[in-house]
Amino acid sequence: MLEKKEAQYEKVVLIGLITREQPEEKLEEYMDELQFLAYTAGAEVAERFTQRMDKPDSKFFVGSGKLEEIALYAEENEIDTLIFDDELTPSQLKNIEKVVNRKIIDRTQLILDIFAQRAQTSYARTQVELAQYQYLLPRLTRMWTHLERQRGGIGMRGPGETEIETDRRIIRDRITLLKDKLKSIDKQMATQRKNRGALIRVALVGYTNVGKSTLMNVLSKSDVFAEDKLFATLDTTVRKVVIGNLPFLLTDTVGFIRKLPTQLVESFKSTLDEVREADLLVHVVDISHPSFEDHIHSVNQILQEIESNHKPTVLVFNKIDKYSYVKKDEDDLTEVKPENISLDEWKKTWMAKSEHPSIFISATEKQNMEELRKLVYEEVKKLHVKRFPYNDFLFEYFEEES
Ligand SMILES: Nc1nc2c(ncn2[C@@H]2O[C@H](COP(=O)(O)OP(=O)(O)OP(=O)(O)O)[C@@H](O)[C@H]2O)c(=O)[nH]1
Ligand SMILES: [Mg+2]
Repeated sequence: MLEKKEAQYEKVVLIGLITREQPEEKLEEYMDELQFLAYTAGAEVAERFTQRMDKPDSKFFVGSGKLEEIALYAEENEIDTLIFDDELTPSQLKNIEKVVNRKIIDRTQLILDIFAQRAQTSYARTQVELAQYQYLLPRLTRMWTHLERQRGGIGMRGPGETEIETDRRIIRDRITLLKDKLKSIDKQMATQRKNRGALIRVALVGYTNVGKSTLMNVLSKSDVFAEDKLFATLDTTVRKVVIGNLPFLLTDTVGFIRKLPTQLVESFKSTLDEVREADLLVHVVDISHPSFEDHIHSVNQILQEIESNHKPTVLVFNKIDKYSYVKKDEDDLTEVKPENISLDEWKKTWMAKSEHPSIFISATEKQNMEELRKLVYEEVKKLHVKRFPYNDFLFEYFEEES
């Protein structure tokens, strides 16, 4: 399942729906993100197709006329793959495949595929493989009932069906095996975490591609893989960092994303354990992204899912160097967009409305890094004092040379 893709780019089209819950601007954003995901996976997007509908068509996801249009386009432009923005049901998948003779994938599969390409350690590979099989299993099952229905009651123990049944058994066995393997690695990792001793643990969390690894590198002066693609980091990296005279552990974690496949949340449990067991969260935000507030919301939602939303947190607004402010004319009465708000205004609003201390920085341009160090130092110190009340630590802050 974990085949690496060749460097050659696949030609793809993206397909999404404008619905009541997903108005046009929202879809635009999702499609931008889907395009970035596709690019990360090694695809080139030739065209986007969107359609306004009350809800996804149960048979084809889009209307049958739209699908014909897409099929024709795919034919004429030698498109390899159709990528749907939402998860397709097994029967939609089957029906679409009958009309369009192309590879059909959905957002979940795309994310799983990127994870598969990026997984480095046997741990990450095991997690991804498990998630992939879990995604596949119900699809095989439905295909099986579908065949069963098609053949009718009598004489239905045909070879095709037995094959699928065997496949299902093999996949189930494989899932059990992978789960066992993960359990034993989880145990090992829990022991490792315990052996790290009593140091305060700080975890970098945030939406994908916001600059967590870059910040990790700057703070720990180490060399963690950072790249302008999604999910550059799959394995957690832990470094011991000393600010002033105060040592603590800093963890870089996998980035979060909207519509994160549930299979992945489950199988990345241990990666997320790092977050769950952290004493302090450094929530990194890419302020140059137009939907950064949505990103904050999605991250908070996932934090809530793993019961980590009440931890002490520092909000770090990164990439201020890239932030572009578009001043509106005074007589311009159109709706205010995020880009019409100046950085200073953002600072004021976020510092006033957030329950957490927040700071605005640029990790690549090293702007405000000293303030960030101080802020993290103060927060770690608070936790340290709580944990070691009798420790006569010399809490003098020493400016670091950089
Ligand atoms: N302009 C600008 N770019 C930045 C800054 N910080 C990080 N980047 C860039 O943003 C991209 C993503 O950075 P990463 O550090 O890989 O982001 P990440 O949050 O670790 O991403 P994932 O591991 O994929 O979740 C890279 O191209 C970085 O060079 C910044 O302060 N300003
Ligand atoms: Mg990273």
